[in-house]
Amino acid sequence: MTTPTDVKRICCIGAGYVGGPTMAMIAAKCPDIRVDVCDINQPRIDAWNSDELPVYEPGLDEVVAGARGKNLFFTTAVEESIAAADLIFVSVGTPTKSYGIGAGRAADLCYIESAARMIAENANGPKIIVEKSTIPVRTAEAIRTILAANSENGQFQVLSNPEFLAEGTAVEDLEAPDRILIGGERTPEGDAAVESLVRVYANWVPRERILTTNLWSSELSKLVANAFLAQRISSINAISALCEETGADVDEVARAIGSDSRIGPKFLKASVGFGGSCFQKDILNLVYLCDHFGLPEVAKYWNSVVTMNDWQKERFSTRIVKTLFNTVRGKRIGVLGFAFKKDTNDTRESAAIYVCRDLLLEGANIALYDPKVPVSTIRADLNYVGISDEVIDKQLTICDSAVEATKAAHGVAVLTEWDEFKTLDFDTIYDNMFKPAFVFDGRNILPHDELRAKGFEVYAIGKG
Ligand SMILES: NC(=O)C1=CN([C@@H]2O[C@H](COP(=O)(O)OP(=O)(O)OC[C@H]3O[C@@H](n4cnc5c(N)ncnc54)[C@H](O)[C@@H]3O)[C@@H](O)[C@H]2O)C=CC1
Ligand SMILES: O=C(O)[C@H]1O[C@H](OP(=O)(O)OP(=O)(O)OC[C@H]2O[C@@H](n3ccc(=O)[nH]c3=O)[C@H](O)[C@@H]2O)[C@H](O)[C@@H](O)[C@@H]1O
Repeated sequence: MTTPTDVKRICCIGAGYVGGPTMAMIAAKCPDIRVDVCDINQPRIDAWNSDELPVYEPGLDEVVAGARGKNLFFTTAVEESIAAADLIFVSVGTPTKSYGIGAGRAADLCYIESAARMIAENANGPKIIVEKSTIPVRTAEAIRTILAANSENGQFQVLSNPEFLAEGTAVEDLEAPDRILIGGERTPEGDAAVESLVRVYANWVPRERILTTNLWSSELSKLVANAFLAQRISSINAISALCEETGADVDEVARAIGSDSRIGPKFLKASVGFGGSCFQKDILNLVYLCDHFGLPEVAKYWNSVVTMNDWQKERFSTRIVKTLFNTVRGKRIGVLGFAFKKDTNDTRESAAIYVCRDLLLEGANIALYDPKVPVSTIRADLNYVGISDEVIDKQLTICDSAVEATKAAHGVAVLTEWDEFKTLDFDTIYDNMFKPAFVFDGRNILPHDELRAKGFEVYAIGKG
């Protein structure tokens, strides 16, 4: 192995949900390393430099406040930061491609490519480039080719270091990760680069939790981890439909099977469907790769996880319409929650978007409350799934509280598991609703027996 570099300066390209929190944690744990987090989006950088961070995560304000201005800097000066850094994280978005070859399945690598070109143009010495974004297996090869073709004497090592944090628990996950995964080229130079990055994490993560692999295993493991997690949710959601037909209770089934240590209790919570920016995108990417490598059976197998999720979302909106006597036209539905899970302001691929779309198309009037999601995001998300401004203006009301959203409603639907929904004033809600007062709990968080005793008609996922 050649000598590992002692990393002194880090640059991160992309100050999003991953780049911001991840770099803030590195800066907090490594006071001797200067970390520049860069983005081309000026308002986003301004927000990172303000008291109103662009990402809502419990505990993040404190981590940022502790390091910002000392060894943590948010900036749009990408070029200068690249030039000054020993190690560069690439943490830009890799959304599903919406055009051309692979549309709707393949990952769009245009931001990765532009980041690689920026690095090639501005690097003035040896650099370690770290893929933090989730990318298709063998992307490091493309990055290496772009770097080699666009720099004079660049000595680059490309590493894969996927991120496993979940939104809502990002700070906890970064503070005590189950593992850190680092893939590198199996050469003396590659090993030295891997060791340099291992030493950064070893400032707070026990060495036995830092796994090193070859590049391709690391790249692929990220897609596979998300596919396995999402598969568990689709599996329990599939069973939730069977529970509803048979009188079994999906939470009891989940507890019973999850007690088997070979299965384990996590990620078995039946829901209205998984959301978030990554599960669907990463599975579709995996499916595309399998097809590309001539494995249609494998592609079909993983695609069914997404198909089941789409069905679960659709099943929930259909249930609301059917229960409300086959029509919701002109009826007010109180929707509680729009984020894809609690403790985040992120709505990407949230099940709520699709349920609200279906209900609006059925003519319902939606009264919506979410504690963290801004009105502009809700409108943009609905526009994106084909709901016009005219329909939104006419049929959607954004409310300041859950109780307000349920006033004069024919039905109430819980779409995000925010803690505050568990302890609402259900007596007032009942009094204010049309009767029968229907509740559709898409997260199984409400006290169903108590609600039934008050007179509500309760539908819950996977409860017969
Ligand atoms: N959101 C999450 O919880 C997780 C996301 N990931 C992966 O991490 C990657 C990033 O995801 P997010 O942070 O959620 O995306 P994001 O969309 O929040 O942030 C990406 C940022 O990159 C910036 N950017 C794009 N091109 C740039 C360039 N050339 N120079 C400077 N900045 C540039 C964008 O302006 C944007 O602010 C994706 O590949 C995602 O799959 C992985 C684990 C968790
Ligand atoms: O690559 C990513 O982006 C990340 O994707 C997920 O994290 P995230 O999407 O932030 O949140 P999760 O807690 O995984 O929840 C995803 C969705 O599944 C739903 N879910 C989760 C668990 C469960 O048992 N049931 C269920 O319906 C959640 O409500 C949410 O809509 C993974 O958990 C992270 O490890 C990964 O880094």
